[in-house]
Amino acid sequence: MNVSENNRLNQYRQKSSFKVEKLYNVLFAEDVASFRNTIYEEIKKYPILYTPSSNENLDEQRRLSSKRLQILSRIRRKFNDEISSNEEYAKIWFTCVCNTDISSIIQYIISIELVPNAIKCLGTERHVEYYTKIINGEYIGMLALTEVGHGSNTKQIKTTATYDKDTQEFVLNTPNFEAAKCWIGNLGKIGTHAVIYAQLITPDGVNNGLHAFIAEIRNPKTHIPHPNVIIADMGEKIDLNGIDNSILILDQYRIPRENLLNRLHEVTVDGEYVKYPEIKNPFAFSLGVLSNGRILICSISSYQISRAITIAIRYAASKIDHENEQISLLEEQTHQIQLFPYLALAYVSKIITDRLLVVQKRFFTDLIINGSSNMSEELHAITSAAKSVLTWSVLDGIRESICTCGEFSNLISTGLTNARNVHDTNCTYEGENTVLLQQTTNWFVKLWSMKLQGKTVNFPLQSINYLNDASNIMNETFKLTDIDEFIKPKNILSCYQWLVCHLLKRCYDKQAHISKVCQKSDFWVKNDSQIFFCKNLGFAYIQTYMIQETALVISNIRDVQVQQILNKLLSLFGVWNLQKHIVSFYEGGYAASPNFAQIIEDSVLFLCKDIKKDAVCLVDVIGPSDDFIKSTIGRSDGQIYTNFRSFLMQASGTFS
Ligand SMILES: Cc1cc2nc3c(=O)[nH]c(=O)nc-3n(C[C@H](O)[C@H](O)[C@H](O)COP(=O)(O)OP(=O)(O)OC[C@H]3O[C@@H](n4cnc5c(N)ncnc54)[C@H](O)[C@@H]3O)c2cc1C
Repeated sequence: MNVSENNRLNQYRQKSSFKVEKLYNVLFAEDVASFRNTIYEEIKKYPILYTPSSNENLDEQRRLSSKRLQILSRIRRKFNDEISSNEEYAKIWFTCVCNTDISSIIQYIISIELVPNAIKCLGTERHVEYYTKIINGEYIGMLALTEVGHGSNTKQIKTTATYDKDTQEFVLNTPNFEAAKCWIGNLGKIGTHAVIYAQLITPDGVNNGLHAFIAEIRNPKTHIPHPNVIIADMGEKIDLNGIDNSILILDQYRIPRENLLNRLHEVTVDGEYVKYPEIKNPFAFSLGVLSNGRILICSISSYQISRAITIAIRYAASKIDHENEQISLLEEQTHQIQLFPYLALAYVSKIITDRLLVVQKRFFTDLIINGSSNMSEELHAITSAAKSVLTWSVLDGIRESICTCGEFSNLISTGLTNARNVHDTNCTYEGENTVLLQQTTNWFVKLWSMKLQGKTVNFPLQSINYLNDASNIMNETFKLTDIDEFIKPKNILSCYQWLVCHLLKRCYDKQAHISKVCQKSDFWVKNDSQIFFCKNLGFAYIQTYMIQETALVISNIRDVQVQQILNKLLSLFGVWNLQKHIVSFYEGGYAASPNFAQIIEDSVLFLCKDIKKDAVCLVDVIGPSDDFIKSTIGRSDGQIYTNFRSFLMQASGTFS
């Protein structure tokens, strides 16, 4: 049977307004292009890293995932000097890793990024051996914070670490099932060393609060759990089954005193608890552990939306409209509105997460070398909001991509439905989204109070410094009538800055009202001002930051065509999200006539239509290459039916 298809993707490619290689080099670190290519070639040597699993049982999925983790560790080790010494190399390394199997990426992040990071941030020279052996892949790391009954509410954690001065050991104990460590990645089958968070109790009976310890829970040679350590596998999940998430029960399990990660405090041999006064901001060190994970989740999410949107746009461009054989589904306005705002999200999120990866590395270096960093508060606000808003938006984008692919999206081989399943948990781990967003908005409300006292708001990453000009910003009203003018990023940014100032004042006033007039406690003040107030503010703040930072990156690009297309995507990202805040603009008096709503709608439609001719080339740049796309309908040749047919022909069981 001969199935021949027109290559509609090439027809679109010929109309593109920019050169694919130029945009690719802007986005994927031209400066380190040879390193990028080396890593890609290295990954390609191991098809097991990126070949999708099919129908394996749970045990086999776990085995494959741990094998992939070993290979990733080996490659990481091979390029350790470059990755450790240079932010750009580190960034491009992680970009390449994102193309491999998602379970092993998460296992990699836990063992080789988060755990060594926690040891470096919270530990001292006495923990260097653990750090080195985990980075080298000799030990496999785990992070054990969550308990069965205590997830976001970490203050309630009940695992105890009681110091026994007779033996100079900490006795780790799980007092009841609610206190069992839970969801711990790498624990079920492979993990050897866990950073365990527990309440530290000194011999005087005082509970000194939550502290981190490094504990060997399995023999690294035999992989048999040590006595008094009970591990219970949590079983099959909706996806990510390569990760062996498990429960950990510690039954009076003893570890040496030296295993307390003691950068910020110490327990002496005699059992005295000592805080180090020279550490001015211990919070910054805890943040150092958390922010890295959040940014890596943003980075994975950015990759997930790039992949989903690539599949959906190639499918839409390749498939003919049912009413007119001459045109593709991509010509449909409904398709454009479902897909192009998420294409814009893919680009903006790539630019912003790459930037945050670099900022995070600088923050970390500041912290380790200088013992403090002036970025900590602001970076916490940015990463908490970015992780929440980005992962939620990506979830929406994957869902829209699924919808536009019709019946095909039901098949695992198209790689979309499973993209949604694997992405779902990004909204939960490394900080549950709702709770994280609250942390950002709590900080803001304090800033407004600073402003009212006439203090200057001055933060190094400049994410909110425009608050100093809030009085003028809030007096602005909408006056533009011309779309070309309106969609310029600087004008969109003005709308957002007005929005943040307005929502912040509104939140502050609302909370003051609940507190003073309704006489409610702090809990209810916070609780009763979330919906329509704090939550909207969190979204507006991070969207503003994303636009501001992306505009800055674009302004430094020399190629005019690349600059133009990126500006269009940024404008679409901006106006599309503005639409969701429209009520606030009228409610706050920024807009008075229907013109504002109208110009937003017109701009969205105008930009979608304009971006259409470039959409295929845009996904050629941002999407994974054919080696890594893992989709029968998402390949760059646009031969959706031919590829589907050959998949069927090769799949085991097709004709059984
Ligand atoms: C696949 C997977 C892997 C994981 N890996 C690890 C790991 O390796 N190590 C580890 O320690 N943990 C891990 N976790 C646990 C993860 O970090 C927690 O699930 C997360 O912190 C949320 O905790 P929870 O599930 O108890 O939910 P909860 O915190 O109980 O939240 C449940 C719901 O209540 C809401 N809620 C809670 N508190 C508030 C509040 N104050 N205000 C408003 N709403 C609130 C939340 O928004 C959410 O909707 C993993 C989880 C998953 C799913």
